[in-house]
Amino acid sequence: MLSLVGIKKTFNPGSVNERLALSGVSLKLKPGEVVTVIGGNGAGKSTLLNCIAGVYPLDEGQIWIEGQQIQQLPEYDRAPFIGRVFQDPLLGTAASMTIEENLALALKRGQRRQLRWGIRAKDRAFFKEQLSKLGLGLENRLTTRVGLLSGGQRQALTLLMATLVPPKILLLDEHTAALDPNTAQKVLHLTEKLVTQHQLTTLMVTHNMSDALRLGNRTIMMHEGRIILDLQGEKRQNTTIPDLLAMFKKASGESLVNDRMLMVAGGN
Ligand SMILES: Nc1ncnc2c1ncn2[C@@H]1O[C@H](COP(=O)(O)OP(=O)(O)OP(=O)(O)O)[C@@H](O)[C@H]1O
Repeated sequence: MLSLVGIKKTFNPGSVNERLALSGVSLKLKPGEVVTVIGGNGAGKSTLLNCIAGVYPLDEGQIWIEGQQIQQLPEYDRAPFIGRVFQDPLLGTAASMTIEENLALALKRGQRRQLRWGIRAKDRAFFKEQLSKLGLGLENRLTTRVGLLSGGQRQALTLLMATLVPPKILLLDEHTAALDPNTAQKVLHLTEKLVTQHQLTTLMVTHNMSDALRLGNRTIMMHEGRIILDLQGEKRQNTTIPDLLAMFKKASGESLVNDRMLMVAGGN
């Protein structure tokens, strides 16, 4: 399904701001595989997702999706088969547009923009049905501007938009990190529901170690632009958070440091 071969990325090469972000990442995901991604600050997690989505060109390596090599495609040409949800609830939706207008845009993902587009009654009925599954009452607010929604409601809507036309790959980049714990759990629950319903091949970056082990069927750990641990199957099932921290230390020679992870340890 998704295959990454020797991906390398350095920002600002040759300058004082040179940053090695990915130093040869290879990874193969089977169809429907849900992989959680953890690692310390600056490990390269977001860059990995950004490179798959086409935000940054690669220095070296290949990206394959369903047998098609895509690393040469610009971001907009990858959009038809990649769904994304970011940490910031403001990024995935257009605040000045209504809920139904946002969903109509999501429904046209990957199609060439037309000068005129309207929302058909059939589409509206489909949006209502999909929104009602979120359990947030948004199905009765189709003409509400998205800017009036809470962060959690916006993130739920973004998830729905990212999966409305099921993508070949779903990329989630700490998509619950900016939400309060209660709302974060609701959005995570919704994520599981949508991923299972559409059997989506998913890469999910999280700072929450317990979510990383609980969700999906595989966990990879990154450090200094490399994958240093790849846990799946029975071994993953028997792994606890202290085990994970010990594995990280053994593989990297360092303790795992991530600002947001410390927040979780502090009881948030
Ligand atoms: N657009 C950019 N320009 C320059 N350097 C960048 C850029 N994006 C990321 N970097 C650098 O690349 C490295 C990897 O960053 P990245 O954001 O991928 O890490 P991360 O694992 O997502 O970290 P965090 O958990 O702190 O968000 C870091 O050294 C970072 O400073």
